[in-house]
Amino acid sequence: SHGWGYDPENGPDTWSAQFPVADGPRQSPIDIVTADAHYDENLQPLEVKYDPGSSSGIVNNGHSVQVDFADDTDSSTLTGGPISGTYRLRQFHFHWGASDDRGSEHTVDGAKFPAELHLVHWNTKYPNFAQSTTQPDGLAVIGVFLQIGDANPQLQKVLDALEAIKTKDKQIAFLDFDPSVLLPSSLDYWTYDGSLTTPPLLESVTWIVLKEPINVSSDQMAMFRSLLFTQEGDEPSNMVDNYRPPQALKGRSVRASFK
Ligand SMILES: NS(=O)(=O)c1ccc(C(=O)NCc2ccc(F)cc2F)cc1
Repeated sequence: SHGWGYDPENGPDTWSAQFPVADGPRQSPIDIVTADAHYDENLQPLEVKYDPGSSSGIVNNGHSVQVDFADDTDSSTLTGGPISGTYRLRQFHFHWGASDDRGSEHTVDGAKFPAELHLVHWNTKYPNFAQSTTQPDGLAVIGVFLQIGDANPQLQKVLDALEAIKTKDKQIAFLDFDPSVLLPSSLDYWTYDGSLTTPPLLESVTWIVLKEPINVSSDQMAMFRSLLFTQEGDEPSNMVDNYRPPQALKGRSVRASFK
C-alpha cells in the first residue's frame, strides 16, 4: 500500500511530504469566486480542433479512467483562448465523488459538482509531453463540470468501456472517439495559472474552466463508481472521491472570457 492516492493514509493532505510543490504558489484546483473573476476583453475564443482518428485507448490508471490520444502530429489541437501557440491533445480523464454531492476538483462560489472532465494538452514549442510538464507554459487543461440531469448519450461510449477496465492497469483500444462531443454548447471560460491536480503537482498548467456544465445522469455516475483503484486479485477499493480539494489562491487572478 505505497504510492499516492486518495485514502486518508496517502491522500491529498499527505502529498506534500513527497511532493513539496504541493504547498507552492500556483496549485490547483481552486474555488472560482465568480465576483472576483475579471472579464478580460483581450482573451480570444477557444479553438478546439479534435480528430477522432487520434483516439487510441482507454485505461484504468489506478487514479482515474483516461482516454489517450496519439500526439505525434497536430491532429488534435487547442489554440486561441488564453494561450499562444499550438497545444496538442494528449488525454482526457475524470474526477468524481462517492455520491452526487461532491467529486469536482474546481468549485464555483464554493459549489461542488458530481464530477469534472479534464482535457489535457501540451505546448508544441516543447519536444514532448513530459518536457512540457516541467515548463510554466507547458500544459493547457480544459475543465468541464458534470451536473446531474438527463443521461448524456455522448458519455455513454466511454461508460460502456468501463466494465472491460474495472481494475488498475487494465486498458483496451478506444478508437474513433471525438472528445468535442463532450463539450458544452458555450465555450465561455475562466482561466488562471495553476498546476497538475495530482502528483507530481507540477506548476505548468494554464487552466481553462468552462462555465457551462454538461449533463450526466445519476445512473451514469454510478458507472464511474464501479471502477476500482485496485488491481485484479487485490482487496477491492472502489474508485470514488478521486479529487483534490481547492487550494489557496496565493494572490493569483482568475480571468473571465465573458461578461
Ligand atoms: N488532473 S490534471 O488534469 O491536473 C493532470 C493531468 C495530467 C497528469 C499527468 O500526466 N501525470 C503523469 C505524468 C506523466 C509524465 C510526466 F512527465 C509528468 C506527469 F505528471 C496529471 C494530472
